Amino acid sequence: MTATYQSGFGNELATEALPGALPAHRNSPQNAAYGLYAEQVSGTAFTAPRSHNRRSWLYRIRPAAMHQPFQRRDNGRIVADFGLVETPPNQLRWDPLPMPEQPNDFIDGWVTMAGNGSPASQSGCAIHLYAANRDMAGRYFYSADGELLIVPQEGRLLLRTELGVLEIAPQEIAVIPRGVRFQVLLPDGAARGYVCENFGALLRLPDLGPIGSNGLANPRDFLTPCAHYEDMEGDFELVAKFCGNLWRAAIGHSPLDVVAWHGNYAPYKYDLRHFNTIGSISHDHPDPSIFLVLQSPSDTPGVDNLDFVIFPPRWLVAEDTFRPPWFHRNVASEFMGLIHGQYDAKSTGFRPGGASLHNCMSGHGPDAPTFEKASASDTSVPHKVDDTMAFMFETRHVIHPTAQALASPQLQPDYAQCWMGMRKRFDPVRANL
Ligand SMILES: O=C(O)Cc1cc(O)ccc1O
Ligand SMILES: [Fe+2]
Repeated sequence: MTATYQSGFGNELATEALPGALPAHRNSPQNAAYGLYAEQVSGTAFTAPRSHNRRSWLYRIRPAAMHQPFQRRDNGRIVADFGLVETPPNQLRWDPLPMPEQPNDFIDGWVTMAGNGSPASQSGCAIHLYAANRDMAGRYFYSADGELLIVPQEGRLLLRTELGVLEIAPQEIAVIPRGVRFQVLLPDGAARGYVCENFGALLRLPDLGPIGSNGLANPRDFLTPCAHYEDMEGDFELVAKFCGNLWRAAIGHSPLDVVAWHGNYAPYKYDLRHFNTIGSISHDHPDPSIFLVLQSPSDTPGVDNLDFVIFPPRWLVAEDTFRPPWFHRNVASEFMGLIHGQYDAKSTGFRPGGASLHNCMSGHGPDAPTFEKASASDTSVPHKVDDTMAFMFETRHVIHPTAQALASPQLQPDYAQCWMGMRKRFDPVRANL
């Protein structure tokens, strides 16, 4: 199955898998073409400002309402409530999740690591890891709780959604809107990565301010699938994540039966390697907001519910500058992951597929060897940070690790020791100017 795409971010798109399936100049004709059902799915309030208003019209074989009642099923390792255990101010780091020993599909494979807020408050996010080794078979899923920002670290994902098919590989991301039903196949047999479930305002491209009209993630590099449908009957299962819990319903057909759609509420993918990285060409390491890919704004201007930030390959040229990330404490909280290579603030221990958490005001920064190296390096010559891709989910709210994340065998007990070897450099008689 080859995925075909249309480009642009948040565009009004129109796509049909059969000619004439989209009604012209109207949304709900008395009878839609080919005997299809017309159905609207809205992702923002009806009265949201036009610039932020998101909805799509779907023309489908059967309406989304057509399934048996939902019944509760176990949540596996998905956690709904955050802050049930005390949140330590410690710097935390985890090794990668091992691949499952039992057959696990994409949904079985979620492990909630941390989060804040709730779907009910329409604010906050849940951060899950996934490790899967089996296709979702006869099973479809959606989250009513938030849009899903999927960040693969190992193995491709074939995301078969109501609105079309997306394929993503490590160093690409996808966003599946709240409510959109999908199924995940694993072309490489196994897959591992990160999912951030955003309970707040939909992710959008940030304003660019003085950067100008181009830069960072450019809109045309975002890809949304063309319509693709399957007309299939059988004993299938629809799994919903609703108010933090998993529910299952029997469904007698594939819900991936949308023959045509138009609108601006749709899944999309983005290749992080297309990011136009901007940095200092004089002195000083900039704030990481310069690496912002997508943001979920809150009601307070400039204070985001969720930022998705990446640390891609880049040239470091700043002179007389400590070039790696500096030591810092932030009001925002930071959950980081590593997709590929090595992160420039950590010499060891932060592994691809691993994760770290630095909460509000917890001190962190380069580890001791990185500090020593960067303090002695020749900054009159450029240096390329290459072959790397780290990212950060940064939020205004404290990120509460779940009980299972704190008890996880992957938690590194000695992480904070990476700063304990910092030697005392202070010498009151040598200014070193
Ligand atoms: O490594 C981190 O902690 C992320 C980070 C990177 C950076 O360049 C500046 C600040 C920051 O929080
Ligand atoms: Fe940080």
